[in-house]
Amino acid sequence: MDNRRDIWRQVDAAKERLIALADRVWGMPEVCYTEERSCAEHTRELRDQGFRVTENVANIPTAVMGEAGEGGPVIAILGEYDALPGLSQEAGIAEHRPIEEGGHGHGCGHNLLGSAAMLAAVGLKNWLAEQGIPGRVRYYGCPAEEGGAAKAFMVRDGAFDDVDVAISWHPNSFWEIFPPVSLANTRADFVFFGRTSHASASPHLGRSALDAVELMSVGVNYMREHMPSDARVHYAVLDTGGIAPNVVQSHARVRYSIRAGELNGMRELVERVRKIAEGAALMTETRMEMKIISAVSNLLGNRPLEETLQSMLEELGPPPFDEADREFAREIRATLSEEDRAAPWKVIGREPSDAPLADFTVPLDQPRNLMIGSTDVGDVSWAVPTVQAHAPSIAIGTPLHTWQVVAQGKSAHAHKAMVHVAKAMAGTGVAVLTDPDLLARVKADHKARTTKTPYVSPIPEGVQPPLDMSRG
Ligand SMILES: Nc1ccc(C(=O)N[C@@H](CCC(=O)O)C(=O)O)cc1
Repeated sequence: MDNRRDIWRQVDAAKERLIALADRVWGMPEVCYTEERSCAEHTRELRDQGFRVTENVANIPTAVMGEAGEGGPVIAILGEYDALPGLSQEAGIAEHRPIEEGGHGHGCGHNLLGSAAMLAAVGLKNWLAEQGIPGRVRYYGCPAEEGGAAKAFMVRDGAFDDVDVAISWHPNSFWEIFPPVSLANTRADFVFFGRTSHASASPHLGRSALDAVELMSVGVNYMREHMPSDARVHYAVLDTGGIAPNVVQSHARVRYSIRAGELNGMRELVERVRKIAEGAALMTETRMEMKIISAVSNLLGNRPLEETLQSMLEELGPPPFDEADREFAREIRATLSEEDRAAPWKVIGREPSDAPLADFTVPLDQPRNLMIGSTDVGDVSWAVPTVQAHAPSIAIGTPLHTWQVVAQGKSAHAHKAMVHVAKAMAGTGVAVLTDPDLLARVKADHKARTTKTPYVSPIPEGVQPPLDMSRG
């Protein structure tokens, strides 16, 4: 029995519908927790494909789960479908042309992420049915990756309690394992309350909440020198207190993102930022309220799973791009800076080439100079053994969160990357389902990493999914 060829055939057999799903979701970009239409599309597809569907996972209206198969180990394939604000862009062209000024766009490729994950799940479901062996596959449609930490809330709610292995991927420049390194991240709002007054006639009676936001920023900037070098702190002012300079601002709100290499370091940093906010309130005689919006953990690796996924990547090789794909990718690259084009090569420590699309497989133990963000897959990786791939749905060097990602989101090369990575994910699922020894090693690896530091949710008790976070 050649398991790999069988599962890859199943993925190919299902690809057209899932490519169509990716394109539909591209056309309805919805940001954190507002993904009603995208989630409805995923839910309908799960039903049409014959999955048993659970909606409203963890009381999140835009989270969905579909399961197939009976008994055996449970393989979870994680998908996403949230878009980003301000990145509206037409598809298939290499110039910046928004469809809707200020509109949303799939600037992180999650239209592909979700559909490829479901394609892998469909392939596994049909493979299980064909083989008639025990085993279950689940597709998790996870909203709000871009700051909403939906997976961390889903983990807290027990959605992954009986899962054996979780598999996912993310669009990127190269064909490789997603290096299991990311920053723990807490998003918190600091709201200041002051007192309005005539800023000229009675300034002494006013207490400015906006001043407090500014002083907090100064304090945080002084803290920067004295925090670990991998930590990150950034902010967005959500409420400046009004548009009139002659009215002392009685209210102001700033949202901070506070990141560190692991949870304890992050918690310490959150505490320090809170003290700075209190200091700013003290200085300005305003009142401060702190509200945690969401939080995610850093990623945990799993060596046996990474080796298994890597063997799939190597056997498949990079996606079968053709000259037309490369031509469009070259046009996109012409809109990028030299530095952008070189960036992914810097990460893997190699000399930049002119290749417009990935044409090799990055070795598993490639030394990397990582530039690190955060992801809510981190929490899943603490709860259950998790592995992710990077697949090249974008021209080499395309930075994420740009119009260039949106422009490539329905292209032939993106579709090829999507189908290819679905094969790698589904193949990894088959390996786990058919090799009890592998599953035992995967579990032992996870246990070894979590015994000394067991998982504690980074979300403080009582904090609920910030379903209204996109409404400002
Ligand atoms: N493969 C990727 C995974 C996540 C991201 C990303 O941009 N994540 C957001 C989400 C942050 C979060 O979940 O806390 C970030 O880092 O700001 C980018 C590439």
